[in-house]
Parts: sequence; C-alpha cells; structure tokens
Amino acid sequence: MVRVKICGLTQADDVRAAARAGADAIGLVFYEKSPRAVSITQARKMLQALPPFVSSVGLFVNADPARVEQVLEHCPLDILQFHGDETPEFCRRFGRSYLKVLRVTGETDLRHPLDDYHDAQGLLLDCAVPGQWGGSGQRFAWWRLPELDKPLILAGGLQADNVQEAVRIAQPYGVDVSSGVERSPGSKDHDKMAEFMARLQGL
Ligand SMILES: O=C(O)c1ccccc1NCC(=O)[C@H](O)[C@H](O)COP(=O)(O)O
Repeated sequence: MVRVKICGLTQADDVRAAARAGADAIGLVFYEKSPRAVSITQARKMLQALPPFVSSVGLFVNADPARVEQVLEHCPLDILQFHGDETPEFCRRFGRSYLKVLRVTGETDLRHPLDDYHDAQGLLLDCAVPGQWGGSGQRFAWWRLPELDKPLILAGGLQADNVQEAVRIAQPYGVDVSSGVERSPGSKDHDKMAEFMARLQGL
C-alpha cells in the first residue's frame, strides 16, 4: 500500500485523528511565514500525542541552521523535510534522515537531484507555485514516475477525489497531503483525513 504523510497539522487532536485514520507520518511546519507554522512548544505537545510507529517529519524552508538545531534539540523528529532551495551540503549537515522537496511544473528530470541528494531518504515532488513554497493545494500534471532506487513521494493538490487517479498514474512510493484534508489552513478535517485514507485502501 502507498505510504501517506499528512502535513501541516497544528493541534494534538489532529495528530491523534491522523494516526487513527492510518497515516504513516505527520508533518510539522517550522516555517514562520506559513499559516500552518508551529512553535516548538506546540510541536512538543503534538509529538507527545503521536502513537508508536507513526513518523514525525519537520519541514523547513531555507532555515538558519541554528534554527534547525534548536528545533532538533527540543523536538524528537524522525525525518527532516527541506522545502526550499537548500543545497545537498545543507541537508546533510544535521546528520539526520531527510527528504528533499523538488517543486515541479511538468516532467522533471529526476536524475540530477537524485545524484545531488544521493543520501536523501526520498524525494518529494510538489507543485511549483510562484510565491509559495508549499501547501498551495495546486497540482501538477502527474506522469508515471520512473523506477529509481530512491522513494518518490507525490504531493500537491491531492484530496480524496483525485488521490486514486494520482496513484494510478504516478505510482509513487508515497503521497503527501495538506490542504485537501483541511477545514482551514492548519486545522485538519477528521472526516476528510479518514476519507482520504479510505480511498487508498487496496491500492
Ligand atoms: O503547508 C504549508 O503551509 C507549507 C509552507 C511552506 C513550505 C511547505 C509547506 N507545506 C508542505 C507540505 O508538505 C504540503 O503537504 C505539500 O506542499 C502539499 O500541500 P497541498 O497541496 O496543500 O496538499
């Protein structure tokens, strides 16, 4: 079954609901300009609500390394996700598992990023939207992703009504969703999360 990360949660109750729905991972946005940004205090409460075997992913956008270190000091994150223009050297300097995000518009050549970010745990493909780093709710034209020895995660504008088609076309290792399962930015809709997960059953 395709793995699922639900991103942009801001409340412990939503963390519990995401886990109940069957999410494999949750994403916490440590980017102050996002409407889904969480403080360290908030993140700690949310991580305490996380049951075993559900991973926590911390998102950063061109952050100061000291800020990443500060978050890591206080928050037991499993994986870092770099959503900006971070270099491979930047991504690996924390000695943690990481995902590198590629913002794509069409069929993007994945070979160069694969070489550059060879130690990434996976590459996450999100829709490139001018002026926005992520969580846009916009999709790109899905295409059949190549078989690489690196997990590819599909994101951007996914929701219950289109996730089956997206998975059928792209055949990714995993999917990542944020605004498609929200009531408003940062507030997850528990029914939408459950429906999203239900549509992936058996795929
Ligand atoms: O969610 C945000 O506000 C955000 C801000 C800045 C960088 C990344 C952000 N979210 C990243 C995610 O992982 C989203 O899940 C991904 O972009 C897909 O979002 P959506 O199209 O809303 O499902």
